Amino acid sequence: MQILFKNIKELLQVREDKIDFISGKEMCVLPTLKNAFLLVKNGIIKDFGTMEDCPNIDAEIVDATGRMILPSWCDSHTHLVYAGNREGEFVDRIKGLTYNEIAENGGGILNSAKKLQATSEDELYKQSKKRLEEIILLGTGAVEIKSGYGLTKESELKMLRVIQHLKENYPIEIKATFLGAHALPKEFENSKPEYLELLINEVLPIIEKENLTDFIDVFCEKGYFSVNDTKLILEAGKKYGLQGKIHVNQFNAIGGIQEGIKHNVLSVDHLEEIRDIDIEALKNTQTMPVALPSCSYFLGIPYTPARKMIDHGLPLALATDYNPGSTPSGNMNFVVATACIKMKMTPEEAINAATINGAYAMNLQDKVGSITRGKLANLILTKEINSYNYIPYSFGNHSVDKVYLKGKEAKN
Ligand SMILES: N=CN[C@@H](CCC(=O)O)C(=O)O
Ligand SMILES: [Zn+2]
Repeated sequence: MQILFKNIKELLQVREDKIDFISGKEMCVLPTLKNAFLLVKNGIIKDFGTMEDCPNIDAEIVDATGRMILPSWCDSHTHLVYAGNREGEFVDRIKGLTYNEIAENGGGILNSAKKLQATSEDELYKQSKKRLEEIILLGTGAVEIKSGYGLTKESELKMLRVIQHLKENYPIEIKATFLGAHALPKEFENSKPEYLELLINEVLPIIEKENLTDFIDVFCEKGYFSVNDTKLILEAGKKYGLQGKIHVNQFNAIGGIQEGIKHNVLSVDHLEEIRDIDIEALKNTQTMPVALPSCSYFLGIPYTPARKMIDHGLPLALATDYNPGSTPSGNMNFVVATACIKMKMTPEEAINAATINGAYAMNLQDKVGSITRGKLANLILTKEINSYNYIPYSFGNHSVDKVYLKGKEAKN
């Protein structure tokens, strides 16, 4: 099965060679080809070039006149498997309570855990697949999904099995992350070590046996899990071959970044509160910093200082953080726009951060994130637009016309 996209106004994120990620000044370059063709065979990018070299072959033809093609978004941080919603807390925040005050009053992550524990695996799958289908149509072609609203052995495994079923049933690339250390359940209020033991000695062995997880995560934050707890979780993950991707520096900078780097974590995510020593620590590492601007938008907390980080030579990835508490949105188009508008990233930087660097933050850089021969044909075909700057410019809207996963058009 071959598809030939012809007359593409501009083909974005064209990389002849596979690369891992890009950093600093390199991020403001977005390689493109104008008036291009793109050939897809059996779901894989076979060839591309300018229209002068367009092959004359037997293939399904898509005329992309006036429109652009880019690799689909790579969303490396979500919690999109959850039960119910938390719009009540949303109203409480409007009336003046903070995210942390709500959590202290029994809301927050524990509220979502209560709902999820009372929801069957089938029902959880039904609620979650709707969100997955929604983000696919918004242009996401690779996504990471975390557990962390179960907080008991049974419910954490229930979440991970739901993620497993989504992986089996949808053509989008999915990576699963075990986030048992997301919040301390009430029953363990005075016995945190026992909860960590449960995660490490009882849940992790089953996860390994059933091959349910790709990464391990922990919410390293005051009132949640300390730097030392983070160390224990990352060490335990390593024993099971799981690399870390951690929540750090959302509300307080307590040294989680440095601990993560010691354990060679794949990504450090959030980073709304970041000190100069944290930026220094991230230099020349293989750890991807990940910003979640929709979370800052929704909670009214500071944005990750992307400009400063990139100007210091760091790489950066952008992701949604799709979850019921801090970010009830999985729209990567909004993330890219907000990164430009609020974090002063250029459109080139934001698109790089939401494609190739996002792919790296899921260890998927060999499969997605750029227009490269041999990668999956996970693509966004835009509406008619004048320039790619229009993609972040038209915030709150989106420029996605069609989405292709493994070369097949994704439909409602
Ligand atoms: N900060 C920790 N976890 C989620 C929010 C969890 C929730 O409020 O349900 C986040 O990444 O923002
Ligand atoms: Zn998160």
